[in-house]
Amino acid sequence: MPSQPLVEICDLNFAYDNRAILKGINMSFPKGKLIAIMGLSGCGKTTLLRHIGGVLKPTKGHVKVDGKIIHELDQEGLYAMRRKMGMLFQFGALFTDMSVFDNVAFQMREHTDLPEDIIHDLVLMKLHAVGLRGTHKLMPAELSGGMARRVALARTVALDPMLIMYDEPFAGLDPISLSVVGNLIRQLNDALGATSIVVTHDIQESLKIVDYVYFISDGAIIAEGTADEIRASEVPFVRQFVHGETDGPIPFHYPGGDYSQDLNLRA
Ligand SMILES: Nc1ncnc2c1ncn2[C@@H]1O[C@H](COP(=O)(O)OP(=O)(O)OP(=O)(O)O)[C@@H](O)[C@H]1O
Repeated sequence: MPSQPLVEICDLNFAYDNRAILKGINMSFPKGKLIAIMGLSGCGKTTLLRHIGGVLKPTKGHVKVDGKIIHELDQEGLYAMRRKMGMLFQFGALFTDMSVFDNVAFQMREHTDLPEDIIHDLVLMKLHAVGLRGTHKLMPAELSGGMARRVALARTVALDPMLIMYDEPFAGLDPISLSVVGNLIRQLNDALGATSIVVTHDIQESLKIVDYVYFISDGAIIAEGTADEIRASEVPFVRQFVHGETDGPIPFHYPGGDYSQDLNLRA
């Protein structure tokens, strides 16, 4: 990966109490790229994003964003850094008691001194970018799930972030919305000249749009590469993931006692 990294993760370790969640993660996110972090539920993906956002502090190692070690920033520095980050949380819930317009305007009003007429134009531009300018007067309850997710994308990029993080942006979407959202993630990244990280377990959609993929299992990187490299990977876990095989390193059967004995016990 040739260009200068915006985010560098160096020997990142993290534990909740004594339970190790991240175990020596090294990653590099070059400027302008779209990178996916994939793995099964509970492998530590969200925990990783929370370190980049400075919500959690590493047990060991560090995360550097734009040349600064995140956990060494003071409150003011962290606040300034977070203003340059956009985050789409899992399910990207909108404020239900605010119109689409006000949802997208929220961060602009909170974090800038921009006059209302400028905010008005910026909000419409962001909504236009996700194809939903016509919805600005609607309430979230009047949107389909796919439209709501697109409004959430517009809200995420409201302040033109240099780094955009998406936590499960495809969850719960129908196949068409999924593809629309995937393409928008790519387009928004490129139009803003941003760097984007997509945390997901939706491999097929991600492989269509990303530049690079990291695979995490049990808190460690087990494979990485371009979409083509991942598709061709011979790592058994990755193969099982990419080809949707029901059995492999991730067993179909939850560990149990001897089957015949279990049946006899019931008889
Ligand atoms: N506040 C917490 N206290 C203790 N353990 C936690 C806490 N938050 C998460 N964990 C545990 O840390 C592990 C990693 O969680 P994380 O949310 O990072 O996984 P994930 O890969 O993002 O999963 P998912 O795809 O389900 O969101 C899980 O086993 C989870 O149970």
